[in-house]
Amino acid sequence: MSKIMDGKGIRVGVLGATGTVGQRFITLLANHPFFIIHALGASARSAGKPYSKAANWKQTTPIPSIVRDIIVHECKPEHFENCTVVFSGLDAEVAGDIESAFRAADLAVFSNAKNYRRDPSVPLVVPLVNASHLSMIPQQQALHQPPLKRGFVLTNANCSTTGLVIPLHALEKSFGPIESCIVTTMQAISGGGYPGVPSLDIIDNVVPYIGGEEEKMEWEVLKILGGITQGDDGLKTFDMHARNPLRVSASCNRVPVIDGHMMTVSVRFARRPPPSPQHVREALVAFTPEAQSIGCPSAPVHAIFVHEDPDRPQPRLDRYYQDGAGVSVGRVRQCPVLDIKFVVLANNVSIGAATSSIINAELAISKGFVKAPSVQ
Ligand SMILES: NC(=O)C1=CN([C@@H]2O[C@H](COP(=O)(O)OP(=O)(O)OC[C@H]3O[C@@H](n4cnc5c(N)ncnc54)[C@H](OP(=O)(O)O)[C@@H]3O)[C@@H](O)[C@H]2O)C=CC1
Ligand SMILES: N[C@@H](CC(=O)OP(=O)(O)O)C(=O)O
Repeated sequence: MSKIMDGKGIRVGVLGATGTVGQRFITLLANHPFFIIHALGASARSAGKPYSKAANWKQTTPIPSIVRDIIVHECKPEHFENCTVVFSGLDAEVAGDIESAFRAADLAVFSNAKNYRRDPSVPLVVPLVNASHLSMIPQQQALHQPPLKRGFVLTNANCSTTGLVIPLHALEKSFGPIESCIVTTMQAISGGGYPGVPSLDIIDNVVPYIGGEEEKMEWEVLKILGGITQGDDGLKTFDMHARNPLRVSASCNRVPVIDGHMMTVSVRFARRPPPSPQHVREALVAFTPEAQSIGCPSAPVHAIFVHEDPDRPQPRLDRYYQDGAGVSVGRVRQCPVLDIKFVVLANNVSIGAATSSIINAELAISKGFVKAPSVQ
């Protein structure tokens, strides 16, 4: 990483730069120690306009001066040819074809969209959990026709999945496999992008349905918490937690909160006897992800904060813990049906989206899958 800090930096593009996640990317990348924002992409509606005119800016900090006058392009690789990396906050309706075109143009694509999460050669990485899955990148590059030298797609997870798997992984590290998990979410409006759910549907209300969300959570957790196995033919596959079968049941609800997905979680461990609530608290506090120990600059200093007050975490008070990069847990207690239950809060736009992608790119640099111009 020191070579990057020696001055050259890595030129990056942002696809879907005008959207909710795209704006968070811009805010986080504007002062990043490795990355230099070089090109911005969005739809034909935005193309040709300076970023400050194309984006309906909704962040609490002003538009960074370095992007104000950048002309937004359509998301075609020829407009990004001097970039090494693109971060994608594209609408899933269009992300599939666009991200695959950028990969074919030999760019490293870090995506928030759901399109490639189930692809058997694409790592689905929550950077505080399964950084080891980046090892699938060379196989993805080799299987591509024609084989790629630098290009790949790496996705991060659904924002609710992300908040859930961080404490689940911390618990599995300390206490072995989790056998079953029941989770009920209270998801913020910003999860649906801008303008999102109409105000008349969400103010003074709770909507007990988010299309496709429960299936995504139940499936993504298995890929993320599973390992990678290598067959006799040398090919690697994601094992979907198959060695230690895990059942997940998710119920997803939209609530009138702007940012921050909260969820109540109950778990049963495979090993008996299960840990006590106090042991669980201690394991969550002590959890140190690889991204933190190897010094990824966007990784939270503390991944999980455990509240002792019985009425925390709360979205309004806790969603910016570690600038939105850490998660907050509270109300750790015995569950009379499973073993342990607790509450989690994760910032859906930060660790649930843009922050995860950026830490994933930092991990890819540290593992040699993305090279700075000075070492290419
Ligand atoms: N919001 C969240 O909390 C999370 C979102 N995600 C995922 O991240 C992605 C972005 O979400 P979000 O920012 O909320 O969505 P938004 O609707 O706010 O933004 C969508 C972006 O996609 C661009 N876009 C739309 N159509 C096209 C097109 N035809 N060609 C090129 N660009 C296009 C838009 O550009 P324009 O302004 O020109 O229309 C805009 O920049 C989605 O896939 C979403 O599922 C994942 C985790 C969390
Ligand atoms: N569906 C999530 C956000 C999202 O975009 O998820 P995904 O990237 O899995 O489609 C929410 O509404 O809160």
